[in-house]
Amino acid sequence: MWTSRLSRVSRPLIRSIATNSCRNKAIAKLPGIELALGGKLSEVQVTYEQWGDQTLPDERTIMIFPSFSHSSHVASNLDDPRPGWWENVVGPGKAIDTSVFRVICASVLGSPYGSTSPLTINPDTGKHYRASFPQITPADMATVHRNLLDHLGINKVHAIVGGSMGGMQAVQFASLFPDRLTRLVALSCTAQTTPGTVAFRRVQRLAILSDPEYKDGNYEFGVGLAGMKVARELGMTCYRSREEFDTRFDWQPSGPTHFKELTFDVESYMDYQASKFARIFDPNCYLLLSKAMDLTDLGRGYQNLAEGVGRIKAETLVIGVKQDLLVPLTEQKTIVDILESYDTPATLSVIDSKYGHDAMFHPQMQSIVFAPLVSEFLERNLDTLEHEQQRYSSL
Ligand SMILES: N[C@@H](CCO)C(=O)O
Repeated sequence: MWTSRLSRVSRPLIRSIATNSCRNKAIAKLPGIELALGGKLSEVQVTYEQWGDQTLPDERTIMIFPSFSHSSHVASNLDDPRPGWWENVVGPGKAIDTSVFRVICASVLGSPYGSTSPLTINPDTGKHYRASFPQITPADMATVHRNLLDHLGINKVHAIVGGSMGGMQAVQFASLFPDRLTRLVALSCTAQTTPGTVAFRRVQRLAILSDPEYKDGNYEFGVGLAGMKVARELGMTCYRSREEFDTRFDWQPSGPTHFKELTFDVESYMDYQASKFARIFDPNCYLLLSKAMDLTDLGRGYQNLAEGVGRIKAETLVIGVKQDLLVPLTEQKTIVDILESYDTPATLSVIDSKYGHDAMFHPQMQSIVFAPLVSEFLERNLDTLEHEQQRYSSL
């Protein structure tokens, strides 16, 4: 089994620190924000989770930003022992080592997991925001993450890490608040969404908007809309690759010989996964976040994209997947090219994986491919770490 470099160094000495845990889950009431596209949210709250020793200093803190459909639950913890969405990357002795680092992950603004979103009561009207929620962008999400750091009294973290929509927030955070982080890890993301990606997401949104049960956003909460299921199925076709579908499923269909009932394996799989998703993910949140990703643009407010990306000062690792249909590798390369033109240390790691855009979430890919890359980058040149481990172990 793979172990990080640090796991071979004094690991037992610091194990005791990780058990010195306060509560893992909490809610923070944060200041309201002015939104990048205009308008404001007068009140903002976030739900967040923490792992590791909460008394570790800023330079030993890592913040992880969730992707589109993920909550703050990046890994299991005492408050919530269910496996998280990056369970094989985050934890004691893992790539993002919670025996060494304090790790924080907050549910994203606009997502249906307890942070301010269309599911929240609008303080101005006393009613749920629903479809009236103002359009946000990854810049607004990044501002809320910064406000959470302020709330926690953390100035400059060791690293910000995010994949897919988490990566869009991460690069945006690093551009808006360059002095608040030392390292940046951005996976399968973009600094400026391109029309080809908007096209994929448009048809997903249309599936929801054209469902009569959507009712302009006034649907009954908790009832899975058929349109949501179609949206997720459409999403799945670009989160994976042809190669995965073709190697994973039998071709032979089964069932009565009628177009409504004759079913291929791949159809049963998509039906099951998307039905599950449609029951738990709120449609207005889906529409809001989907459009927010399309609005990713680090050039907004600057002369051009390069100027916005060039504001990033953190040493950067960008990881992209060759087979990514949704956010092509060229967009990760653009980030690195711009950073290099500004003499900011940046590396592009290219992964070859039939799991495409979602490769970073695949359990085996997490352990075998992403964990070593992320760990090596986060721990590189931390010369004083062993010394500091001794210091913290004696607390
Ligand atoms: N499949 C991932 C990435 C989507 O952009 C998610 O649902 O969060």
